[in-house]
Amino acid sequence: MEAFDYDDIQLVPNKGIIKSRRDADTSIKFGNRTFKISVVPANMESVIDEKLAIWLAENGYYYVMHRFQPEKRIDFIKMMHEKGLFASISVGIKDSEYKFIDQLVKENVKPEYITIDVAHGHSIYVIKMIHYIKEKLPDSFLTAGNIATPEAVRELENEGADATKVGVGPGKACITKLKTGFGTGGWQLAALRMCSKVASKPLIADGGIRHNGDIAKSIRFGATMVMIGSMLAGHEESPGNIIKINGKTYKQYWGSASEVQKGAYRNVEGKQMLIPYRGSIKDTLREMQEDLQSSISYAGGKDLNSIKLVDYVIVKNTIMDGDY
Ligand SMILES: NC(=O)C1=CN([C@@H]2O[C@H](COP(=O)(O)OP(=O)(O)OC[C@H]3O[C@@H](n4cnc5c(N)ncnc54)[C@H](OP(=O)(O)O)[C@@H]3O)[C@@H](O)[C@H]2O)C=CC1
Ligand SMILES: Nc1nc2c(ncn2[C@@H]2O[C@H](COP(=O)(O)O)[C@@H](O)[C@H]2O)c(=O)[nH]1
Repeated sequence: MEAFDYDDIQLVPNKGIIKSRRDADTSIKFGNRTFKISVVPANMESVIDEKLAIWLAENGYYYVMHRFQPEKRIDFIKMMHEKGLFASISVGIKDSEYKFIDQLVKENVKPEYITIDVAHGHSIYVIKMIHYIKEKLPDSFLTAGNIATPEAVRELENEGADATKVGVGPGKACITKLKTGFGTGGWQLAALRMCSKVASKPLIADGGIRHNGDIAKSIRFGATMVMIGSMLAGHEESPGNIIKINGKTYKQYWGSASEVQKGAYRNVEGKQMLIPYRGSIKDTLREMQEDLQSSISYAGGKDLNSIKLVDYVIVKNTIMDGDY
């Protein structure tokens, strides 16, 4: 098996066919909806809150609300529906989550998208939850994760997941690879490639995106959606306060398995860090879309499909020489 990551790869340009990058179509269908760009902010409490979820849904972006205020989820779904917006929530796999699904059914509150969000998604308990959700809420589009192997993709798809999310340990706030020795940290792109070879349903690449070009690389290696945490944190709209240190401005970014998130130092696999303040997320998302339009142009096509067909070379980290 060949191990490589985002910085080890360059995509090879093809003859361009569009007059302007504005003519490149970055839209992507995921579930029954079409979104502006194949990027979704991570379902982390330091990345998304209700206000940002509303803005994203109103403006044609896919979003996944985090699951760390579980008692607010029903009202969140109702609120989104009252505004005529789609509802996209996360669930875990503990016993209380089965009661939550029952409550949704009882109150006839049906989210359009559900993401099962646990660290080790290739698990009999995730499969049990897939079965339960598909039985109780068959019309909700169900993503299951996170996973790292083709075996996991095949199994979760066969058990009923409508999409799977790939990435165990490549995140910026992640310490899983250090604490457990496991994961796709350092070879996330190769793991995505392996998973995409067997996937018959959409894949979300999750974690490890450090440059806008990594979005195109994820698409080349099989992603339909790309989940991004650290690069979409630190914005005006991001949860948390602005922090000033020595005249510089930051916001906090913390892992969902960090002590900060858990409120206790138990099974900690994440850390907290400061992210330089970046202004509005609207500008960052616009730039991601513009860069993806350029990628489509270099791919020699008009839409995201063209990126999937390009050649690539493995350059083993040399593309970053002089860039740091
Ligand atoms: N993408 C990634 O690489 C990672 C992401 N995360 C994120 O952190 C958050 C918390 O995740 P998670 O700890 O799964 O959520 P939960 O605390 O909800 O744990 C999930 C359930 O699975 C059990 N479990 C069994 N084995 C494992 C294992 N190896 N790792 C984790 N749980 C296990 C847990 O029990 P018990 O606690 O008793 O073991 C618990 O009942 C999520 O948002 C997740 O996405 C966390 C780590 C890695
Ligand atoms: N191992 C851990 N992974 C985590 C934790 N919190 C979130 N995550 C994962 O990271 C991505 C975001 O990655 P980034 O490189 O874009 O910052 C996120 O979607 C989760 O899958 C954690 O505490 N530990």
